[in-house]
This record gives sequence, structure tokens and C-alpha cells, in this order.
Amino acid sequence: MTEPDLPTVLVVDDEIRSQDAIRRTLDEDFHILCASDAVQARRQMEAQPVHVIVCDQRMPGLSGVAFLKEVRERWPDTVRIVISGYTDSEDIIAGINEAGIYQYILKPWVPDHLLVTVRNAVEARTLQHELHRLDLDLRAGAPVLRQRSQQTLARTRARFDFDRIERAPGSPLDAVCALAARIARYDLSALVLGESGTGKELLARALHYASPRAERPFVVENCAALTDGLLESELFGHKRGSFTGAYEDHVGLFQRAHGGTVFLDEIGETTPAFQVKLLRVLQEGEVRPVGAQRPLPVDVRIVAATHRALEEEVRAGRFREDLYYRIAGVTLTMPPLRERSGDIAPIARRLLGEVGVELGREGLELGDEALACLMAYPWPGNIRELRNEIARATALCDGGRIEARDLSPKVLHGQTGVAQARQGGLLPGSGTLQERLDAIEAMVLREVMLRHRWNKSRAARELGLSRVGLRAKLLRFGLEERAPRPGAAAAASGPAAGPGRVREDDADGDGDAAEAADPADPGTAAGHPIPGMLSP
Ligand SMILES: Nc1ncnc2c1ncn2[C@@H]1O[C@H](COP(=O)(O)OP(=O)(O)OP(=O)(O)O)[C@@H](O)[C@H]1O
Repeated sequence: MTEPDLPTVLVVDDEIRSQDAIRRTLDEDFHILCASDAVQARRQMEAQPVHVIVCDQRMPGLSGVAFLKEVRERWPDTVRIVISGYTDSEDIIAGINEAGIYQYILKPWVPDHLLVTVRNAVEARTLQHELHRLDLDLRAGAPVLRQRSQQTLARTRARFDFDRIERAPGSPLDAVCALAARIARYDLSALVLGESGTGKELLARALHYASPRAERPFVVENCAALTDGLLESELFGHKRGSFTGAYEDHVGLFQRAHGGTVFLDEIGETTPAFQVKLLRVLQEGEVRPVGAQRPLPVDVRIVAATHRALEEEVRAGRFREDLYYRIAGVTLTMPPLRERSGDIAPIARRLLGEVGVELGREGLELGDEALACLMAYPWPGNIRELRNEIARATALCDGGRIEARDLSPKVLHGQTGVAQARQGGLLPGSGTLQERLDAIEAMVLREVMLRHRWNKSRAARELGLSRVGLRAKLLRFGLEERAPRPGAAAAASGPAAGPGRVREDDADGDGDAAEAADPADPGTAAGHPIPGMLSP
């Protein structure tokens, strides 16, 4: 290796003897420059790149640590080492973070120790550069990576094409997909409205993969699933030690999605306090990880979704108007399946194919009578519920074709809502009107509380009640003391288990587990969900 190829180390010390001693220790492995004070050192650094600076703490003019602070600002790439006498160590420890010092070495220093420290410093710098280069390669697309990622991208794009959102010719979804496809290439935010299970996330993905951001990540966050603090840390990241349990730095989803799209599902469930923070991030284009000193620039497209009529939430003062206008650049509305029953046949066939592969029952057909039942049922849980039904029928089907007898009673007899709840023993079949209405009220309260994991503020907001009002109702129906431990999948029992009995094993509240349950099915529990009461 020729001299100029060696990493450059700048030694800053006003004592010429010390300078020489350091030079002799390092000059076999490094290209050494020397300076007697901060002024000379500055000049050296302005003239050429310096990999490592080894600086004495006691110098005329600026102290070592004070100069290294400046080095950190102006040449952050240079690894900083300080040498100090024992009596100066307190000053150094105080300044170690501000100057970003890699190592401090106490006098009298040992040559081998100094050599190893500087070697390690150079290695750390090289590694850091390597990481940076890889990151840039990934962003810019180094040739090989680019070629491979192009193939993967083409496959992913095809998988999430708007055409893969199954529908019948002339379906109302055509207009929704056409609008989404037209705006995909512009950096507009999009708000997807629609009941649960209508395909909002599927549409958001199609939008992302049809956009120029397709090569960058599409990340999803369900805003209803986390408390404000966790949501903030998930989306914006946090620094190690910023709160109890933050053992490591955590890169937030906004940073991970840099250049891509963030899909904020259930945005309507966020609290006003969180909405303020989100708005600031979107306005300023930068996130500040929890506990971090400085914000980081982020470039993401926001696609948000909610099952709520968000404009009404704004009018009612539950959702910030300024945030609404930020996220609702274009509004796309997914119609419920019951309003597009023509789509049921193609979607059911597609699902039959997918589920067949998953369950090892490929090639099943859908009988005419079974299809007629599927088309007559209103699907309150939309396509997610339809998928569960197809999976159940696939598992129960004896021959090569799904018949009406393979369907669950609710679909076979077209029962939903109150009729089904009564059949499942959830509603009394007799009693005064008030008693029956009470039973429904208790059932709704319990369902909403479960979905919000017993968070009263959120549940009250959804129900348009004050927290106190909600609490009074919970007490009245004996639901107040029964809040289960988070994650507990307890079967309902006790005084509230009558009218309000709802399965609790659907931990994420999206209705999956509930939709799969069926009293006539020997494989499921007796507690029967009420489709009309599932999370909308
Ligand atoms: N048109 C469609 N064709 C095929 N599958 C679909 C269609 N629409 C939705 N699905 C499937 O239905 C399921 C639910 O869709 P998705 O998660 O996109 O709905 P969502 O509206 O975002 O639900 P939620 O609000 O509960 O998050 C997914 O498995 C999705 O792949």
C-alpha cells in the first residue's frame, strides 16, 4: 500500500515530543499529519480528508473537546479520539456526547493500546461508510440489485394490479379503481372509505404499486390497535432509553417507508392528541423519533382508511379538520358487498381457488344453488366474511362441488342481525320492548368495548357518549367490573353474559374469529356472533 492509500490520522498536540511519540506509534499503518493547536488543525482539515483525529485535551486556545465539537459539526465523518491527563477526565466525560468522541485515552498512554484504538476507529468508519454505500445502492439501485428487484417488482405489481381486485363487468368498483389508477402517479394523499372487509387495503396497495413510488416500501399501520404512545413510537421511531423498555433505537415506519407509501388504517380511531402530532409530521415533512434531538426528513405518500364517515366526524369535532384536508387529497369509497352482489360470483370463485390451495382442496366448483345463497346473503363482514364462508364450505364439502348444504345456516337461510342473534340465544325471544332493547344495548356496548380493548375514551367517542355516560351504562349492565386483562380470551360468563354475550377470541377486533363461529357447526363454540354487530 502506498503512502497516500493509507488512512490519514491528524495528531493535534502542542508538545512536539508527544506529537513525535504518537507519530512513531502510528506511522507504519497510517499517513500522519501533525498540528500544534486548533488553528493549524483546522487548516490541515480544510486542505485534505482526515479519517481519524487524535487530539490532546490541553492545548493553547481551544481545549481538545471543544475543538472536537467543531470537528463533529464540520467533518462528521472524521472519527474523534482525545488524549487526556487524569485530572481532565471529568471535563472530557462531560463533553463526550456533544463532541461524539469515539474513545478517550488516559495519559500515560500505552503505544499498543493507542495503535489498536486507532485501527478500530478506522474500521468503524469503514463499516459506517459501507453501510451508507449499501443504503445508497439500495435506494439508487446498484446494477445487480436493481435487476433482481425489477423482476420482483414486476411480479408484485402484477399481483396487486387494479385488475386483480376481482369484480364483475360493470361493477361499481370499476369507477373506484379507474379513479385510483388516474391519481396513482400524482403525489396526492388518498382517503379510502368503506366498511370493514370491503378491500380498502387491497385498493391502497394497488394504488401504491401503480405509482412511481412502487420500488419503495408500502407499510401498513392499524391506528386502532395501539395506544397513542405506542403508535407514535411505531410510526416515528424512538431512541434508546427514551422511555422504560426502550432498550434499543427503533426505526419508525415513516422512516422505513421513505420514498414509499404509508397506509394508515382506521385513522378515524386516533385521538385528537395524536392527530396533532401526525399533522405536524405531514406539514413539515420530517419526523422526530421519541427522545431524539433532531427531526429527520421523510418523504412518504399517505393513504389513510376508515370505516367511519370522516366528514361527519369532523363536523362532530371528533376529527381535526386540518388533518382531514391533509389526508383526503382524493376520497375513494369502497361500496359494501351487498351493494354489488354481481361481484359475489367472481369474488367467490377467486376465493375458492385461493382457499383451495391453502387447504389442499384445489379444483372445487361452486354449485348453482350454493351460489344463489351466497348472492342472497347481505355479507355484513363483506369479503372477509365471504372468504371465511368459502373456507368453511371447502373444508366441509364431500364431493368436487360446493353445494348449498355445505354453507353455514346463516347463509343458507339468509339470516342476519336480530333473527340470527335470537337463534344463537343472544337476544331474548320474549319480554317487553324495553327488555329487548336493553338486551341489544348491552350487546352493542360489550362489542364496542371489546373492539376498543376496554378503552373507555375511544368507545365513548365511537358511541357519541361522554366517558361518564358510558361508565354509567357499563355499570347498569354489569359490564364495568368485567374488563378482561389485555389479551385474555375469556368466554363470557356471569351476569353480563346473557344478552351481551359475544365471543372474545377475536383479539384484533376485526371480526375474523367471530365470523367463523357457527352454532350449527360442531367445530365452533356455542357463543354466536351477530354479524350486524361486528366491527363495522
Ligand atoms: N375484490 C376483491 N377480490 C378478491 N379479494 C378481495 C377483494 N376485496 C377484498 N378482498 C380480500 O378480502 C380481505 C379483506 O380485504 P381488505 O383487508 O383489503 O379490507 P379492508 O376494507 O381493508 O378491511 P379492514 O377495514 O377490516 O382492514 C382480504 O383478504 C382481501 O384480499
